[in-house]
Amino acid sequence: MSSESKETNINVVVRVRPRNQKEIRENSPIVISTSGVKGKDLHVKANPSDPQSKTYSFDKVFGPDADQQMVYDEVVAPILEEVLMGYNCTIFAYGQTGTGKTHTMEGDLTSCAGKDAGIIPRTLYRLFDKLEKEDSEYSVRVSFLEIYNEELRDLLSPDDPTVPSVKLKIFEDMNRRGSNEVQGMEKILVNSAQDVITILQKGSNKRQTAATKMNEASSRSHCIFTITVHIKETTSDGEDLLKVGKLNLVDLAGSENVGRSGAEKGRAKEAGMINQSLLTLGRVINALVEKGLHIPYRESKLTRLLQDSLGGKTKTCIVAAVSPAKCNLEESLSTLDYAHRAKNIRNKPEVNQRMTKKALIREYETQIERLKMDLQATRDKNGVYLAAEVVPTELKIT
Ligand SMILES: Nc1ncnc2c1ncn2[C@@H]1O[C@H](COP(=O)(O)OP(=O)(O)OP(=O)(O)O)[C@@H](O)[C@H]1O
Repeated sequence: MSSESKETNINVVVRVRPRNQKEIRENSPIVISTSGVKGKDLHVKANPSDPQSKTYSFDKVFGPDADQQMVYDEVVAPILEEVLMGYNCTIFAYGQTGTGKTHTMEGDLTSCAGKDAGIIPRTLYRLFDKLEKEDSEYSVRVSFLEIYNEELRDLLSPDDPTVPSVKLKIFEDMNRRGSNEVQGMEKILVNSAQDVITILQKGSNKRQTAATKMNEASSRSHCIFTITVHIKETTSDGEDLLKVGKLNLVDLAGSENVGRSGAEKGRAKEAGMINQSLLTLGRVINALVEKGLHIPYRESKLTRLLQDSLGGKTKTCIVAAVSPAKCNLEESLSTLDYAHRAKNIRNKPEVNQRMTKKALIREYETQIERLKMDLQATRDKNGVYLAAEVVPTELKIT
């Protein structure tokens, strides 16, 4: 049962944060202003004294006084409704380091709806609230993935050194052409928003710890938090069907590593830290906007994983974060240009086909087969590994 699919432009919103302490201390003047707390226009001046300003228009623009609740209500609440109708949706946070991507996506993770709670905790809170009010069976699964140096890392995998770590691989989702999945990644079944918050905090700490160990800022990695919802529906002839909706919340690496031309620049280049995923994301956006014949999705992990969000069947929104201060003007202009170009990408959102229970079981069986093959491969590589509880007593060495 596939709904009509209509082409729509992807949604692009901009959030301007307040000046931070450093910018205030350095007396860096405000050169980016908005028309009120929320609007559609953003005004940029090269110098605060200039009588002329350049105006950029977006689907929505939030000024420094916009709070987390407003961003959620205006941007995310309608997207959550789409997820519950059975769409796949993606929200990207894009921008220079320190402009508020993580603040917008995660914010304060200690409570679901506190003043500083960001998109992820608020979405979970609202999601469970809605599901509990609906009188239908449902399940919610979450995954949390990091891409660093083109390596995938599962931020929710158990930290048990006795369990061999599974190499994550990307494979094509057989149920949805042009959509890719990660093999071997934890998809944790969760029962409440608080459940997820606890899991998220662990994942977020894992990211921090690794970043400190490697002496790298988390600003060089991309994080994808995915919520998958299954809701049971019963047709008039009594058949049970499952409606599936998915929401990807993506906190991208700091955009300062890649220049307006899409080339690697500055520190990143000197350190040989090619952020392949960020570079490719820019190229994919350019190719889509220019309606190129070849879209280079396969050239990075990020674009492979989110292929369907860029020119595909997913509903996509980009939140571009910028600083209002003159000292960051060059980077802010680069972000605004990027976001402006991305406005021209057209997706063809399509509701996921309802699944019969039989089809879901078949999918799980395929997954089990794949996992068995993985386990076999690990055994072949590392020697025979048997968990204590499956070793028959007569084989136990005493
Ligand atoms: N709209 C805002 N209002 C108040 N404080 C903000 C806002 N946006 C960001 N901040 C604060 O600015 C600081 C930097 O923000 P944040 O860590 O979210 O940046 P980032 O873009 O994720 O950076 P990175 O790329 O390094 O991860 C944080 O202390 C955050 O709380």
